[in-house]
Amino acid sequence: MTATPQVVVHRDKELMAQAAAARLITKIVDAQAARGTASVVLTGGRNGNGLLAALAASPARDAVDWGRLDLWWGDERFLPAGDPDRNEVQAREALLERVPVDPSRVHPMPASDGPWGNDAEAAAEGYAAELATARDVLNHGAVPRFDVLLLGVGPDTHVASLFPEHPALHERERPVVAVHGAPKPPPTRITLTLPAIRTAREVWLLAAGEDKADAARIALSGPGELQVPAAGAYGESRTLWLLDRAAASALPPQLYPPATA
Ligand SMILES: O=C1O[C@H](COP(=O)(O)O)[C@@H](O)[C@H](O)[C@H]1O
Repeated sequence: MTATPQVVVHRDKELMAQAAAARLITKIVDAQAARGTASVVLTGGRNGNGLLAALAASPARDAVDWGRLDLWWGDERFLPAGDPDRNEVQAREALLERVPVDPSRVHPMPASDGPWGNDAEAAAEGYAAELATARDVLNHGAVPRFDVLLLGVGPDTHVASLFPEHPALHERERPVVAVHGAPKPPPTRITLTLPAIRTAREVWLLAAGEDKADAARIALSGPGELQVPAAGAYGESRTLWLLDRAAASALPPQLYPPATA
C-alpha cells in the first residue's frame, strides 16, 4: 500500500479531463488485456463528470471493450431514482448512455425509492452485499479488486461522501455506510469507507479550479484523515492527484511538478 501520492498538473480543467480520460482508457484496456475484465469506481462532481464527458468524446473510447467493464460508484446522493442530482444519473448522461456497457455490470448505489425505501442504512448494507458478490476472494476482501477508483475532491477536502470530522471516517469494518447531515446537499448519502477505497489498485483524485487550491495544498501536506478525508484516500499500488494549474497554485514547489501541458 502506498500513501505517497504522485501529482500531475495540466494547463486547465478541459485538458485535465481529456488527459485523465486518455489515462483511464489505457488503464482499462491494459486491465482487460491482463485479466479479461476491468473494474472502475466512478465519482460524482464536476471533475468526475468532466472526465466521463471527455471519455465519451474521445475516439479512443472504442479501444475499450465496454461489455467487459464493471462499474461501481464511490458515493451517491440518496435521492429518488432518476433525480438529476444523483451521481448515477449524471454519469449515465455524460458517458454510459453513449457506450455499449453491459447493464448487468453497471452497479449504481440504491435510490431512496429503491428496494430499501428511504432507509439509507439498509441501502448501504444492500450495496455492500452487491459488492460482496463480486468480492476479491483471493485477497479475502469485502469488495471487488478495483483497477481504478476515481474521487473528486471537494473544497472542504471531502472525497466520496466522506466529510471532515464525520462519523463515517471512523468506520473500519464496513465497506459502505450511510451518511446523514452532510454539509453539502443532499444531507443523506451513501459512501464507500476509507478502508474500502484503499483496497483499489489505483486511486485517482481529481481537482480543478481555484476553489480547490487550498484543499489540494492541505491534503498533500500530510494531515490527519479525520480532518482532511482526501489525505486518507490512497491506492494499493498508486495514488495519483490530477490537477489543473489553478488547483495546484497553492502547492509548495517540491510538490508542484513541471506542467504537463
Ligand atoms: O457531492 C459530491 O461532491 C464531490 C466533489 O464534487 P465537485 O463538484 O466539487 O468536484 C464528488 O466527488 C462526490 O462524488 C459528490 O457526491
